[in-house]
Amino acid sequence: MWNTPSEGELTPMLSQYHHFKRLHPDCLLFFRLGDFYELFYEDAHIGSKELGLVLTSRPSGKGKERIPMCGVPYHSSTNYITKLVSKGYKVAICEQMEDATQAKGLVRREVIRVITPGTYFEKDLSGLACVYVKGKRYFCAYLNPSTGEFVAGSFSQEQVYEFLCKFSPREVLLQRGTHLEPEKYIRTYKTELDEEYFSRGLEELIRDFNLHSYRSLGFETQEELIPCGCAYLYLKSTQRGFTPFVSKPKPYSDEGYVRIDYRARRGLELLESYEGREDISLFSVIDRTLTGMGRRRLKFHLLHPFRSRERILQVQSAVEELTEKRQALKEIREYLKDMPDIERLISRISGNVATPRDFVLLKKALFLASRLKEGFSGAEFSSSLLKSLFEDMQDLRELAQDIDNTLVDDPPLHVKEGGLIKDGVSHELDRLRYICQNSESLLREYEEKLRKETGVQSLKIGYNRVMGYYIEVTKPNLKYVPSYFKRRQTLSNAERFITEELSSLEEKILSAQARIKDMEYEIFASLRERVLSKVEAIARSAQKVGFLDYLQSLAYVALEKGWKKPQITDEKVIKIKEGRHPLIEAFVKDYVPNDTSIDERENIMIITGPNMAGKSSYIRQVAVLTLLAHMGSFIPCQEAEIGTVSSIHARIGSGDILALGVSTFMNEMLDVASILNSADERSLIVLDEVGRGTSTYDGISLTKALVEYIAKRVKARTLLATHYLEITKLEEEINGIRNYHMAVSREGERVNFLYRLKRGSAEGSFGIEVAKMAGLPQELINRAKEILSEYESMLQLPFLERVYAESVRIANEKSWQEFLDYIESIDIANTTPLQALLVLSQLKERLKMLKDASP
Ligand SMILES: Nc1ncnc2c1ncn2[C@@H]1O[C@H](COP(=O)(O)OP(=O)(O)OP(=O)(O)O)[C@@H](O)[C@H]1O
Repeated sequence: MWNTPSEGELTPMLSQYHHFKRLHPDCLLFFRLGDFYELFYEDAHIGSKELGLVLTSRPSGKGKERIPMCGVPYHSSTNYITKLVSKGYKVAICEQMEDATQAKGLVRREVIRVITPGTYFEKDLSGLACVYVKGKRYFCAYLNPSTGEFVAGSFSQEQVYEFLCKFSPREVLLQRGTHLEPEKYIRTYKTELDEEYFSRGLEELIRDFNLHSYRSLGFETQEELIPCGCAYLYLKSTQRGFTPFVSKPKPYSDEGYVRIDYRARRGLELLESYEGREDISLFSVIDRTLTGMGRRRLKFHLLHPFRSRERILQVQSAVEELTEKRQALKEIREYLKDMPDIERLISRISGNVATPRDFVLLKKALFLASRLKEGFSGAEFSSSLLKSLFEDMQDLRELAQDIDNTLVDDPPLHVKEGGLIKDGVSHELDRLRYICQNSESLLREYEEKLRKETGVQSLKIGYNRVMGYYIEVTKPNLKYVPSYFKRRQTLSNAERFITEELSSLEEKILSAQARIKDMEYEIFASLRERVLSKVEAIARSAQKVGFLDYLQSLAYVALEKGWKKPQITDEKVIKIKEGRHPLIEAFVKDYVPNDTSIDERENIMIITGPNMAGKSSYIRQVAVLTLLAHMGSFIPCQEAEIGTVSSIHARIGSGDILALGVSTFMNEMLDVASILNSADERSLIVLDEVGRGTSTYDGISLTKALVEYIAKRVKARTLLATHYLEITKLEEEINGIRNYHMAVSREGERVNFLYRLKRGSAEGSFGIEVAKMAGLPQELINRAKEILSEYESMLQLPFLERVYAESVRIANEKSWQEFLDYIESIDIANTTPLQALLVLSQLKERLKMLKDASP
């Protein structure tokens, strides 16, 4: 940290710098100096390191030390700011508030905006969330300033992580001291705020949105509004006056959606790969959207697939119809291809950062949307969803026409540059423009008049910024100059004059130019107001366009890849013929398709097989295809019947990478515990090699107990990939469990992977053979084989039998104890004869079950 030098020692400019830096200690202060934003002291070191800028220095005062500084040009500052903010820094923009040439003394400066990762709405970095903790409840809001989305709810700690992972905000606001670590799961930055900030936020939210009661917004408690207020105030105070468009906060509900737990999001690589690459993700494989709105919608439904069969079928039939009506699909794509991102434009316009070109883009978008509506409203769609989408699109042609009538087609980038308003919009503006355009001929006329009057043919009228307009006469002709010419400047071979007539002409021309700029700005501002008054209707249209883009993207990808429509049922089944994993298939030559058969009677698949045999690819495939089917999408298979699920949980090995600070095994157990707590009978669970983080026998015992627990208590559809062949014994012990393995063939010492799923358990794990294929030294491989055969003969089998016998004994003991407790709890005095008979028959039934289970 740098020390603040005493005021007296600093130059006035640096003392002004310190003033602003004190107000924004957690920000990098971009201090405007002429055409540059300069960074000083420690900020300069950070700027130089992060942006590769050259570090220089300047004196801090008379005879004082030099201080480090570096700068970025004002005109290209956006890229630098984006880079810093993406890395989690906050940037305060300290602007010059007056023209340096006009300023008396030190130029007046002000911080006009603070840009933070969550509030940088021009770049869609995914917005900000705020968590307010009270007791055991977590009240959490998410606000996206790029799109205006604003939702909130009340959660448990587990759910709050899920909420945060779903929205992936780039910044999370917390009460000071709150222990929450979303950065372990998503790329985000935390900002801690005082309690007082939260209460102030709530007041501002209630006032600005004119909220009468939290109930009117559909919330159940006032606390749910507290994080909304805080997020809103944070956005507002960083933007200094111009808050981007934010809709009223709505209660977050995942009621209509399948719950995708945050481990599944990572483990199934929905939005990015384990390594954080967005281009290797399920999203990248299925994304055929053409607009920003559609892209966001697709991401949303990857994390929020539809829950109810009716809704899935509604979406699916719209997708199917688009795959059948290829001409309509082609035309819709033509419209969408050129569609600007309406949601982003609205947010720029409300945030007052929109340029005139943004308005021209909005015009284009509104015209396109109304043509889309016009073109397809009457079309013969049988899908009710498609019909209603086109019907509900707003016709905002009038507003588009208004923009078209007002702004030129190719306006300048900045409002202040002028030249953005069309002729004919205002008489006064046209008149002033006429004066300006004719100024040249008025001046030439006057010049000609003076030449005639003086007889000096070389007399000319010129202009410079210091003097304005002047008359220049060469020295030999000075004798012809009339007395009313006023001398202003003497040059080596000529003199310059002005006249009253020239001054008044100048006044007219210059004031017309200034007035034109003012008037253009006024007209532009009033257009902005007219657009803002329609902002909600525009946002509604944007939503419909986004959803249409979502549907066409699913249809397009289905046609492109030859995917098939899955049958959707409410039975607890997942039956897939020749299913393929859409992401792995894109990277693997000759992907081998596999079948899946899960139903109420056989709901647990245990998949064994050597390393690299394709176990985890297979279980992920089943989860991904189930998820896609719930989005209303077609899926890569020959045919499929997918029974609706309530949630998808996936525990896939590499999920640990981000979760630092907790041991791999502990982390795995925490994940399993939370899956068991939140899954239900309608869930789909996929588990990859659980228990591998501890000793083999602990791992086997835990995995076995886990499968038993799922089979008896949770009853969810489950796929478990494991190396522990011992687990496969469960098939004989518990109903509903079926063993499968990924087949391999052996040629001498070599193992060939067939990637084919077969019934029954694998023959062995071939770990050593795989290690050999990976290039481990032969000597090491030979030694490993020796050790393995020692273990196999001496230890493993007897031990395993002991493990089983012990686990069965414990389970039996527990059941007998429960049985005895039950008998003891019978209150004979208060039991009617009829009840006694019932109790007796229950006792007999239990006794029979216990006997059957005993070894
Ligand atoms: N169905 C398939 N068709 C073709 N190649 C496949 C198939 N499934 C998997 N593979 C290939 O095999 C590789 C290993 O697959 P996967 O990671 O699923 O194996 P695994 O059995 O889970 O291995 P480990 O036990 O070591 O984790 C994949 O990266 C992919 O290249």
